Amino acid sequence: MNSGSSSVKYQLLDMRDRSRLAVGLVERIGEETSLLKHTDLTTGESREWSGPVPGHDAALKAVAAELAKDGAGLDSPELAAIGHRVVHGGKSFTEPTVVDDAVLAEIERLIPVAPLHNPANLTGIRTARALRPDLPQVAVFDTAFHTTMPESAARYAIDVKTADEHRIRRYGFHGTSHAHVSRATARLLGKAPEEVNVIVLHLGNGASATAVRGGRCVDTSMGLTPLEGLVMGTRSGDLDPAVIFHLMRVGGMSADEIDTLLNKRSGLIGLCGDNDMREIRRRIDEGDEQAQLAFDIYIHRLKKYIGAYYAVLGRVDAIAFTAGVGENAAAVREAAVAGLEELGLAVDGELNAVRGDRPRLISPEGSRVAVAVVPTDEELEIATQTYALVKGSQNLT
Ligand SMILES: Nc1ncnc2c1ncn2[C@@H]1O[C@H](COP(=O)(O)OP(=O)(O)O)[C@@H](O)[C@H]1O
Ligand SMILES: CC(=O)OP(=O)(O)O
Ligand SMILES: [Mg+2]
Repeated sequence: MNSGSSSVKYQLLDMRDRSRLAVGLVERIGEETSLLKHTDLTTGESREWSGPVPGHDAALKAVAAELAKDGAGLDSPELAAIGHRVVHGGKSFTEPTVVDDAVLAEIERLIPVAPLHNPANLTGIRTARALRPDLPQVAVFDTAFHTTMPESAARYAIDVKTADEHRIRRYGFHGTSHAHVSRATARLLGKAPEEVNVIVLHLGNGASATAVRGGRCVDTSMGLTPLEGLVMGTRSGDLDPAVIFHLMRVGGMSADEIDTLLNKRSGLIGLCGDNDMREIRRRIDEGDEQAQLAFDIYIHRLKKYIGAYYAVLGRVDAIAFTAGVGENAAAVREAAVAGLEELGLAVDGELNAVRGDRPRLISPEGSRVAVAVVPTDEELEIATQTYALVKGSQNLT
């Protein structure tokens, strides 16, 4: 289960061969009309449904009902465990963890540093637990992959005592995706993860960049919360922290109002009124200047992080684009590396235009740095980590 701020993505997997039995998505949770898409991969049958899904509890129950129609409901005796994405694990969780009341309480304590995500993750776990109290529910944390960052990257340059007292540091997010994609990129190059340095650009609605050296994260763009770093669908990413004091003192805004402004009304939607890259590209094709400027700001920030992580890593073997924008928006990939030939970076127009759901290279043959499109699979990564944790206790093969 991958509960996002306004969506739930899910997969049912047979972990003996990691095959997918069912996949689906509930989108626009909490809006007037939500959309559910479910595919039973054993028969190829797909179903779509739209109507109100007021919260993540209702979403999870709708997912359970769809699975039941396939004869694979949550009551199935073959179900071994449910793995859940949890965005913020703070300092407490560095490994996948079987959920009990104390774990839930800790995830709840972390809500202030992941206000869009941890509440949804908690509701998902609680609902699944109520439906199947006998099953292990496993929390897999977005933050876990980033715990290998050195202190020089993880610490902010603020008073150490204050930082420690309030546990203020860079945690980083999208970790299951960065882990999956950095390994898949090494495989695409025919190398072991230990042998390669990769910059992973996870560009979805939320977006983050990671510098991965030999399979371990050494820096990432998101920080204490998923607000820092790249320009996102609705989040500002980096800005001068003094903007916040200015808006409080001069703009008369409250902390909560600024929180909402920066998390929900900034980024692409704040800049041009749209957060969907498809719509922004359509508007640019029609000559819309506001959409063009939003796109340019998005690309400028992305390029800065590519340069920064190039410097952090010293040697870069590959840059991997992933998630909704990274996997689909050829224009973003082309613009992000344009002009970086001196760094060994280039994109081949024809290869970049190819669509597909397999990892693929888009750099010209013989490039010093491979540029790749590597589809992410957070659900498979969550299932793999969940399976590794529970199989010993359940005598599974
Ligand atoms: N064909 C496409 N072309 C360009 N952008 C796309 C395309 N499909 C999806 N996207 C972008 O991907 C975003 C969703 O990415 P996704 O990784 O699913 O995000 P999240 O997990 O944060 O909801 C959309 O908001 C849209 O901007
Ligand atoms: C952590 C985060 O930003 O997640 P998402 O991209 O799903 O919003
Ligand atoms: Mg996502």
